This record gives sequence, C-alpha cells and structure tokens, in this order.
Amino acid sequence: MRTLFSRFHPTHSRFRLISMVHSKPQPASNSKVLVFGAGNFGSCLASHLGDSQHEVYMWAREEKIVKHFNLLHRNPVYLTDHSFPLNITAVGPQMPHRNLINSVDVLLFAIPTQFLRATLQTLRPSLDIDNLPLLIFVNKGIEVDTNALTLEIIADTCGAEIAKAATFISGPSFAKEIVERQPTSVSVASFTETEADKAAALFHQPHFRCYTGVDPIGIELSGALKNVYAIASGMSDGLGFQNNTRAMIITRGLSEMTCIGSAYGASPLTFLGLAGVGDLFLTCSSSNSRNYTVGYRLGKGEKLDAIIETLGSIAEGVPTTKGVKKIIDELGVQAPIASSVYDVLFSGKDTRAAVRELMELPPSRELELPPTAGEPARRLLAKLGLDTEQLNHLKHSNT
Ligand SMILES: NC(=O)C1=CN([C@@H]2O[C@H](COP(=O)(O)OP(=O)(O)OC[C@H]3O[C@@H](n4cnc5c(N)ncnc54)[C@H](O)[C@@H]3O)[C@@H](O)[C@H]2O)C=CC1
Ligand SMILES: O=C(CO)COP(=O)(O)O
Repeated sequence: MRTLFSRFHPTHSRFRLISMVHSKPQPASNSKVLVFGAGNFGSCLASHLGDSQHEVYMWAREEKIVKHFNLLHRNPVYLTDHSFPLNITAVGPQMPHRNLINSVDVLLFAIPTQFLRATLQTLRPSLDIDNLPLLIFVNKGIEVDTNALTLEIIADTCGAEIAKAATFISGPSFAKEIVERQPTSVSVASFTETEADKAAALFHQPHFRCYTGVDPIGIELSGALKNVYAIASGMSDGLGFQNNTRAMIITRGLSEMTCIGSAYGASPLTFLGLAGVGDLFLTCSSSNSRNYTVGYRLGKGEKLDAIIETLGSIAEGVPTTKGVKKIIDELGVQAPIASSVYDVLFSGKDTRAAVRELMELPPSRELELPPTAGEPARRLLAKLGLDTEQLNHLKHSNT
C-alpha cells in the first residue's frame, strides 16, 4: 500500500513528505504469519507467535523437519526438547506457493545473513508491492562478499521501496529462553516507524517487551558487531582469563561498536540499547552463545574448521568478522579487538599472542567518537532514495 506521509514529527524536525510503501493493514489479532527458517530462532519465533494465537506457517528447507514437525509438533534438529503449539504448520522444502505468500499478513525472515540474498531473489517475483505483508528480519550479520547490511540486500533483491518498509528485530534473546517464556526485551526498528509499531504489536507479550526506534542501520550493526566481541570474550575465557578481562572486552567492545557505528552513520545512542549493549552483554557472558562458544574453543586450542563442523548451528560472527574488518579498514576506525578477532580467525594468529598485543598497545583516550561523517550510511540511504538530512536526523534523534 503506497501512501504519502511524514516520517518525522513536525515539532522536532523539518517537516518532509516522503513517498513510502506500507504493509497491508494488520488484523487486531490472529495474524497469518509465514516464518522463513526453521532453525533455533525461526522455530522459536514461530512458537512465540503460535503461543499468541496467530496462524503460523514455518518454512523449512529440510524435508525431514517439515514431515517430523507436522506429525509430532517438534523440531527434530533445533530446540528438540520443545513441544510446539498446534497452530503452526511446517511448509517446504520447496519455496512456499505465491498464493500463501500473498495471503499472509506477515513474512518473518530468520535466515542467516549469508543465505538471505538467494532466498529473497527467489521470493521477489511472488511479492505484490500493493498488497505487501509486514516484513520482519531478525538475522544478525554482514554479507561477506559485499559488506552489505540486510537493508542493502533487501534493496538489491526487492527494491528500495520494500527495503524502506522492512523492520528489524534485535536484542538479547536466546531462542531457548524465549520458548520458556523467560522475560525478554528487544529493539524493533524501521525507517518507516509505523511498520516498527506493527511488528512490536505482533510480538509484544507479558513476557516479551518490544521497544521501537528509527535507526535500522544502528540496530543492524549492533546485532552484527556484538557477535564479533562475543567471539573475543569466549576466547578470553577459553584462555583462562577471568572477570576483569571479560569486563574489559565488553566495555571496550561497546566503545569500538559505537565508534564503528557512528563512523558508518548510525546513531551512537543505538549502541546503548537492547540490540547494542544488551545483546553484547548477553552473548559475551554466556556459553549458550554460539559465537562465545566458537571463541572459547579457539581459546582452548581447537581449530576453527573443526569448531564450525561440530557446532551444530550457525555462528554468524565468523563470516561477519570478514565484513567488519573491511568496514573498519574503509572507515579508518580504530577497532583493535575486532581486528584481533579477524587475525585469529583468518590470519592464523595465536590467541595468546593476540591478547598480549592488545594489552601492549600504547595508552589512548578512553572515549572518543570518530570525526568521519557516515559515508556508508549515506551511500545506503541514497540507494533507498533517502537523503543525508534524514541521516542527520537519525544521528541526532533517539533511536
Ligand atoms: N538462536 C538465537 O537465539 C538467535 C538467533 N538470531 C539470528 O537468527 C538467524 C538465524 O539463526 P538460527 O536460527 O539461530 O540459526 P540455526 O543455525 O539454528 O539455523 C540455521 C537456519 O538457516 C537455514 N539455512 C541453512 N542454509 C540455508 C540456505 N542456504 N538458505 C536458506 N536457509 C538456510 C537452516 O535451514 C536453518 O533454518 C541468525 O542470523 C542469528 O544470528 C537472532 C537472535 C537470537
Ligand atoms: O544473538 C543471540 C541472542 O541474542 C544469539 O547469539 P549466538 O548467535 O551467539 O548464539
């Protein structure tokens, strides 16, 4: 649905009329939702929405998951102890038919970043921009070959109008704990604030709070970057370092994330939110994090290939570190911890040597935002047909 509206509140920004695409109006209850991905997080979110009485379809690319799930309401590979609500139907392994895609209110993507482009390319011919479902993305990563954020992947595959309507959910949210209904909060952001509001309304539950914002670039960078520091924190624990060291990594990691994000063109405040420091703290301090586990096992001396082969699940931080390194180099930002993680993962650097080198760096100013002016975000906004005035608004507004 295309409308003209002002994304910015007239009292705290210049009043601008922008042509934006909106998703179809959402029902007050019982939304029809199609979840792409039946891994830990796709299954978890399908369960969460099924639990809230929505009509849920979950696409799995593995036939055995589809068959097993529809027979027993359990996922044989992920969250295997969990019994799923009966109002979830697994579909696949072929792409869902366009009739299903066009009949749903919501499309939710829980697919690792490296596989998203191919999935969206296949899906695009079935999307009707005048009858667009609410589009929600929960992946936390950067595409390796292009350094693209998900926003750019959506723009490349589905067009700028659809990317502007996309909503991103990120924050401290282990799948296993959500299905146990442990109190959890997340950040929900979109360039189109009304879309973020719709996504928040869909997910909000007494045990699951949503906080909305308008800095999807910052939310995306937060989710991707925290995975790199979770690897660093796990590595430190694996080497036998203790609480002081972990606290240092989390705090200096937050500082690096904020510098990278700010130089990229995101709001520095976004990194103080749930998707930023919230998720950083969670994944840097729990062995339930796959990224932390990769780091921990590296610290114990295992080889990366062997760890990935036996992890049983995706650690987005590993490929994302490659994209982060390219972004840091392009921006000229000082991010020594992220650079060290890259060296350990991909240049064969010894983990203990990496820590020693980090500790031997000369003293430096503790907190300093880079002076660079957000060139990558400016390029991305231009691709989406948004301008730098809007970027500046984002940088100076609350998320
Ligand atoms: N597990 C968690 O607690 C959370 C995960 N996330 C994010 O959600 C995303 C998905 O993660 P998980 O479900 O946990 O991963 P997972 O490792 O549990 O599952 C991977 C999923 O990717 C699918 N997949 C594998 N190869 C594919 C391909 N070529 N094309 C399409 N799909 C493919 C698998 O079928 C499976 O559904 C990641 O970006 C992750 O960072 C975000 C928040 C929490
Ligand atoms: O992002 C997560 C929880 O918020 C999951 O982290 P891992 O991908 O490291 O397991």
